[in-house]
Amino acid sequence: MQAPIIRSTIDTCVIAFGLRQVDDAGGQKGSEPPTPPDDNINVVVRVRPLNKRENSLNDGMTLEFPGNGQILVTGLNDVPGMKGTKTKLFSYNVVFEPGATQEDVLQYSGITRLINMAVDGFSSTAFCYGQTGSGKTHTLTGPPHLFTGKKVDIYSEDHGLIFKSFLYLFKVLQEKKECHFILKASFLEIYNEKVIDLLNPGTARKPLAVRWSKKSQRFFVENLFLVDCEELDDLLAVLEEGMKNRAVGAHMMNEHSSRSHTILTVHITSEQQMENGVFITKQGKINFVDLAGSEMTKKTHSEGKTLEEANNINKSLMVLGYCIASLSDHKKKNGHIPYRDSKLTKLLADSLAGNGVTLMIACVSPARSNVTETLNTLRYASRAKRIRNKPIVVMDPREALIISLKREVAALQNENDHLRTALRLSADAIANDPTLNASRINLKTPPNINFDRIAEMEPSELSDLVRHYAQENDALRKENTDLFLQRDLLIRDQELVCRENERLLKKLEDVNTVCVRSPLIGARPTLSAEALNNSVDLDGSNVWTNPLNSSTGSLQNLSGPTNAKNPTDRNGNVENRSKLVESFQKELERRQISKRRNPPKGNSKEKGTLPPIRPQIPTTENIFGADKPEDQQIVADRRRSDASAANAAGRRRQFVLGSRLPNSSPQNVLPRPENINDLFGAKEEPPEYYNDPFGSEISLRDEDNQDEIERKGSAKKEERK
Ligand SMILES: Nc1ncnc2c1ncn2[C@@H]1O[C@H](COP(=O)(O)OP(=O)(O)OP(=O)(O)O)[C@@H](O)[C@H]1O
Repeated sequence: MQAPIIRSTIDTCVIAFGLRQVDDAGGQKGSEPPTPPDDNINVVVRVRPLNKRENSLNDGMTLEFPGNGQILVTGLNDVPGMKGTKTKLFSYNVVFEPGATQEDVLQYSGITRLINMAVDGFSSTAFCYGQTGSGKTHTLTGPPHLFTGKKVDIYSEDHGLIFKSFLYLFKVLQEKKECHFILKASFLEIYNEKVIDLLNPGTARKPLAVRWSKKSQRFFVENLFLVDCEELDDLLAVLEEGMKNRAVGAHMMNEHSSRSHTILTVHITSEQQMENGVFITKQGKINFVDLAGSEMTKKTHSEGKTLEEANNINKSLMVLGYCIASLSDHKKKNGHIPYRDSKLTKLLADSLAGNGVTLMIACVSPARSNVTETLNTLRYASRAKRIRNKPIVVMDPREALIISLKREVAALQNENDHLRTALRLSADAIANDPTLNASRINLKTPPNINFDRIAEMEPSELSDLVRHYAQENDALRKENTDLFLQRDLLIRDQELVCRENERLLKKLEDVNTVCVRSPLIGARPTLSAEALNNSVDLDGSNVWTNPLNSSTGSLQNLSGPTNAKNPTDRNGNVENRSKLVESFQKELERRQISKRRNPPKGNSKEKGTLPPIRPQIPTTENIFGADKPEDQQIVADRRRSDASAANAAGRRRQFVLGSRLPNSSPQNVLPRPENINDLFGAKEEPPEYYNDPFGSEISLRDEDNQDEIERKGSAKKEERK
């Protein structure tokens, strides 16, 4: 059942990379295509095949491989704390199944990316983690027999990741012809919490001190041998020498068990000449870490020296576990991480949560008898996957400063040139401009730097150099500010000119309008005049129409055809308005009378309510509210008095309430009643009086109509009687 799933995984690999043929026979080689690089720790899992002992004991497989970087742990019933859980699924970047070769691991684990990054100046780390006998050393360096003989067989397919990475590294270096590389390597082991130099162990295996470097902000091993490696052979010699010197022991689970953690580091210094002649030096490195395996001392039957080793191994791995757990927890990440609790975590601190890129290869046994340890390793790996690093290129701080200053100078120069072009200032103009020259007075080009000499330069010489660049920077910044100021001034001037332009245009328009109106000058339409014409409401659509009477509601209907272009009327409807107001006043008059006759009943609030504008369809008599003879008398009197009042006022005011009431029903067409003056159509002069809603007459202007008032007064008195 399993084989087809695994084969399909291999197919995916082959299609994606086209690197190898499908292995129909074995089938168990599968791996997933590498995921695109990100800042997380890249975690892959390698499952070794069942070994001879496990096969002889008929120890079955506890792992299944559903594909897509997933791994399924079965048979969990025997695991403490997992009762009731049958299976557990984990997913990683890549899962190497038991059939995967050493070459597969090189190709698909992402180690090649780490090497490329190390060449580019990053700090990278690949470490193997897992229980004892799970295949960590095999993955990193290959089977033990490779280094036990007199001569290492360099053509062996079994070589591990370190050997294959060296080959790949030299290939990359050869391709980068524009750079000059210096390689140095160190190899150490941490045995029983002591750091031993595997390239110079000495007969006494004297331990080295681990110290904190303020400069590089990381731990380092004091007096560690750094071997120059000009050739690939030199690197291979380092690996061989270290493998021979490392502490190895035998126990029940592994005949060649590593009793220490080992760290092989290749330091890569690259020098590259840039276009502007500046040399850039980057310092990258790659660490290969082979951790000793965690072991249950009961299972390994450890005692004496092996037991002490096992305890130390387990202790340092436990601290590593704490660090990984804290780093993967977002809440704890910024808190205390116990790096200092073991030599191993001190030296791995930078790889786990620093500025490097890290690859974790979790090695597991597929045997059912190891299910607890396998589960623990997979859990660790899952946690490590959540850790995020911030990779940075390591450079000499002095060079970095000079380079950044140079870059800033170049950027400022560019910006200034651009500004000058934008301002259209010629070189002559700049030379003649005292303000610009003043800002350039301090501009002195710093002397050329010989980067080869930087290491030998005196501190005073270096500080002079930095000062020069800083000065140039300051001067350029000042010039930059001046240019910006000038640009702002020009923009402001331009704005003023624009505004003046607009003002003049408007003036021209006004003149044009006047010209159009003048009878002496032929009419010439202007844009604004057209706009004005368009705004004239010829069809009365701007006039509010009472919807109750919409059939007769247009102003046009009320007043008949009007000449909208009448020069005395801006809106072309004075006549309309006078008629409108007249009808409005008639309506008010009618209500006044009817109200007097039938005063509103009910509470005061009701009294204050205006009667509806739309009247009842009136008869000739009740238009005036005078259907009784006595009322008709009153109306007749009122008519007379109104007429004489209008005459007495000399028709100075057009609208006097009560004059000329029509015999037909009023047109309920009203202008939009925005204010009282608009309502009466006389903005300049208010009407003389109007009837307030409560029936009292209020005089507004009557100094020249005293008689009229008196007459009204007496008429009122009569009315009351
Ligand atoms: N993928 C593999 N293919 C074939 N053999 C393997 C594989 N992985 C491990 N082995 C074999 O299993 C044995 C134990 O492997 P190895 O020594 O690498 O384990 P280890 O995890 O390094 O153990 P320790 O922590 O005790 O050092 C070795 O003989 C090794 O050759």
